[in-house]
Amino acid sequence: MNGPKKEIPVCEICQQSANQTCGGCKLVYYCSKAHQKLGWREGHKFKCCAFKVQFSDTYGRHMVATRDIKQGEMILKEKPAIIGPRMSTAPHCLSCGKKLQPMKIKDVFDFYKCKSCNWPMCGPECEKADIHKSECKVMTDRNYKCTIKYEQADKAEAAYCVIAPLRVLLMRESNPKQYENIMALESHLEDRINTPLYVILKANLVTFIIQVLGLPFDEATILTVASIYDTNAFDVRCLDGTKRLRAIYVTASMMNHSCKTNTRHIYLGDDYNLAVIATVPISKGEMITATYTQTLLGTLDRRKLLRTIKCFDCDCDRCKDPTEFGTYIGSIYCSICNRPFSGGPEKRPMLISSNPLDEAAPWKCEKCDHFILSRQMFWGNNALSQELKKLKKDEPKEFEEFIEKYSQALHPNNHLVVQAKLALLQIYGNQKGHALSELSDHLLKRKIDLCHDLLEVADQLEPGWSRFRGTLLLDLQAVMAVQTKREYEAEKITREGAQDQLMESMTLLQEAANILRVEPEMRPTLEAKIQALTQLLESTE
Ligand SMILES: C[S@@+](CC[C@H](N)C(=O)[O-])C[C@H]1O[C@@H](n2cnc3c(N)ncnc32)[C@H](O)[C@@H]1O
Repeated sequence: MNGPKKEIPVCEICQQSANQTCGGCKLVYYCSKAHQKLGWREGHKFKCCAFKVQFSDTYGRHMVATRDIKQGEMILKEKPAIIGPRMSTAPHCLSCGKKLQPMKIKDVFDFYKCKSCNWPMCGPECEKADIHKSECKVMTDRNYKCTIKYEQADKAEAAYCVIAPLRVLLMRESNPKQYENIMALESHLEDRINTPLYVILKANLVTFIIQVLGLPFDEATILTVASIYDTNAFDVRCLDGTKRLRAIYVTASMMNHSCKTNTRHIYLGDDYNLAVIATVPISKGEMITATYTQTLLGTLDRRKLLRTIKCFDCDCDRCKDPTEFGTYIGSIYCSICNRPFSGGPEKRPMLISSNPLDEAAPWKCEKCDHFILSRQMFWGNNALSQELKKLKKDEPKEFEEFIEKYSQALHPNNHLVVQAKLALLQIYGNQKGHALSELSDHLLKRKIDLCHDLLEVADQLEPGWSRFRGTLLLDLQAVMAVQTKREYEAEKITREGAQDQLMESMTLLQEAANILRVEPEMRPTLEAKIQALTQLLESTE
């Protein structure tokens, strides 16, 4: 199987291979009981388990820090209680989760199929994996054969909606304790039951479990499981984009949402262990949060998404602030005040929501009496999002033109402009034909400006050691180093000047490495980048 490998744990005390974890935090390993006791006495008792779960009427159960937590500290590491494909997805292997490619079988393209239940899989090894055994058996016992076949690339198959709930239901027999843990999570079934999706699930999933498979579950239990999955599942992806799954982590499910979160999470190894890492220092008593939505959306879109997918109305500090911490990421310029306006973009009055916690509230100018209805904001956002989606991902000109075209309406931090800038960063310096060495001096500068613009947004909305900041710093140091090299070779700067600039790149790279090295897959890239920059520095000595 490709992809990240299992971590090899070592004992905290002797650094030899270890297979016992601390029973409290499950974060540190020991080779023996004796070393576990020693570790406890030597100070682990002060570091163990940084959180507890509390309850409040407003937030339900939520995680709170029991001591001060340092930036970058791993707060929790947890195995998935259940992992499965997304509800509707292009075919992915039911065992390893990898996206499947068709192959030519007797002159037709189709996927490899499990010989017993006919679900698309990677091959014989995945077909026999433990994770697929029980579901395969119940389907085979009832002579059920999956009917998915290759028709066109990336065709989403709704049939996948049965797999994750079936896996949970089968745990009632195979792992009753874990089944109870999952069933104790919040479901919000009452909010979802009449939605179009659940009407379909009632017809498909419930029929499949009760009638096709003949399993002894009632409709309410089956739909509750589906709803628990929707409320609590994490979207699991691997870095190279070949795997995409949804998993429930029982303890991590206790993290409530914030639109300016204080953690990030990563997935470790083939087992998809979840690690939650503090992106900023967290004080004792503070809520430990995750973000359930994209931070780079405006309040109108974020709150709508949270209501739809997680059934609650967010009232965090960011949602309450009509300027979203001064970023104006959801705002547009006032069309009355800005006709024509002589000041720079930062001085132009903006339209901001008159009550961000009410999606129907009008959007008013910060300066004049002009206002527009919130549905006009929704329509505008929607129309421009559609336009942005249609742009070719390898055509920087299209994104540059989009930014230019709407520069009179959209603030440079507006989320649509931010999306366009992110797309440009993916192209400049990364895509074929746009490698850093191939970029003109002008485009190198453009890339540097884009990094700075987005770092400013990151500082406000994903502060601290977020992945967003880490990858932006990685991009920025690389482009700055190439620019310095060019300037030095063209004798535009002195040796000392070049060294100062390269040291600045090194500082950025070291911060990026501090943020990203927790991800095992990033380590070789980071080491290679540090080595390359060190060599460049030495070559200017
Ligand atoms: C993954 S669960 C988190 C644990 C949950 N609070 C519980 O008691 O089981 C997600 C649910 O928690 C609640 N929740 C999470 N973040 C919230 C927030 N910032 N404000 C209000 N409710 C929130 C919502 O009901 C949401 O659907």
